Amino acid sequence: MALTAVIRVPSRALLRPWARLRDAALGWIEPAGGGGVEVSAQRFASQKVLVEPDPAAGVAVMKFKNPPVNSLSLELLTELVISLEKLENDKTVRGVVLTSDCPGIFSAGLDLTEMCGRNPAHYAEYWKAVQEMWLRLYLSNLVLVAAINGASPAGGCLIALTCDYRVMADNPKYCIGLNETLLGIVAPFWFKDNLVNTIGHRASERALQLGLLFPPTEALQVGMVDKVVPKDQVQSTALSVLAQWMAIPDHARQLTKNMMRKPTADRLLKQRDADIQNFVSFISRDSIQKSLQMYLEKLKQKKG
Ligand SMILES: CCCCCCCCCCCCC/C=C/C(=O)SCCNC(=O)CCNC(=O)[C@H](O)C(C)(C)COP(=O)(O)OP(=O)(O)OC[C@H]1O[C@@H](n2cnc3c(N)ncnc32)[C@H](O)[C@@H]1OP(=O)(O)O
Repeated sequence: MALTAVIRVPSRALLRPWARLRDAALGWIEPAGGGGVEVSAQRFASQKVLVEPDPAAGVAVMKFKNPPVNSLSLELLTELVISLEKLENDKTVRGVVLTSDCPGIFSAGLDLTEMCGRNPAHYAEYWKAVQEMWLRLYLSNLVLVAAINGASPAGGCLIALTCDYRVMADNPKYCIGLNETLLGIVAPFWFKDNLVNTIGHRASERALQLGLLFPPTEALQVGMVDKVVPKDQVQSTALSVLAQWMAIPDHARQLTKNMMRKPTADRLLKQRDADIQNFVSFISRDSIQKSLQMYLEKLKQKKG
């Protein structure tokens, strides 16, 4: 539904796109004449995340739409968090399927252009948004099922790992994993914790050190995904799984999910600022910037 009302947001919120979108979504709206800056709410309508609700079934399908590869730009991350928050607050929705609108790609992971050649303030803002996305997804009260309909490296894999269940398309070209070491970078401890909680310590150690990207059948074997099905059945299978999980009373399932996940999330929550500082100083190193630039160049040359 298109929003057309004129709203007022505090002018300080216009300093950064992340703050601007978040403030609008959280309703930080001053009354008319409150000294804010007039903007149209239409600007906050989601462009990069499509949400298709099915109130009768109590579910929604959330599709990432950031062509060509669904890289997790600041804008996409912001919209994802806002869309999730809306769904969390919608009493008619109890479960969500996360999938992609880009053919053959679930998500290419964090947007390398957000981590290359920018200034420390930008890196800090970007990393805060990445943290926020992970915390919101990982601790969501909703049942989340990933319908992995394409390649899912690094940050793409992380999104899938936050879900309660993962269904992947049976195409050997689609790979999933935390491949950070291949880029000369290191998966942060909370990426690692999420992986360890999913596939265990030994398998994670091997996968992380080698930056392994698993094709679907291997991902199933190692426990990174729960089901592999033909591509045209990924979304319908995810919806069936969602219905099974939703047969459990919400309060019991939610308390159980929280009991399982809170200690892992708390590790980051206790040191969010330090984690941002670590990221900024790590990513700002000349050697890391060089590695990322070379990796991006390689991706571009692949075509030519
Ligand atoms: C002392 C220790 C301290 C530790 C402290 C730790 C701090 C933390 C450290 C940092 C942690 C960072 C964690 C990072 C997580 C990530 O997610 S990094 C991103 C990783 N992603 C990838 O490696 C995937 C790269 N992409 C691909 O492999 C392929 O693109 C694809 C997804 C398989 C799709 O292939 P194809 O369909 O053939 O498309 P392409 O032609 O390759 O790409 C199309 C255009 O898209 C651009 N692109 C691709 N991926 C990205 C990306 N991730 N970000 C930005 N842009 C991307 C690609 O360059 C092409 O661009 P054009 O040529 O301009 O069209």
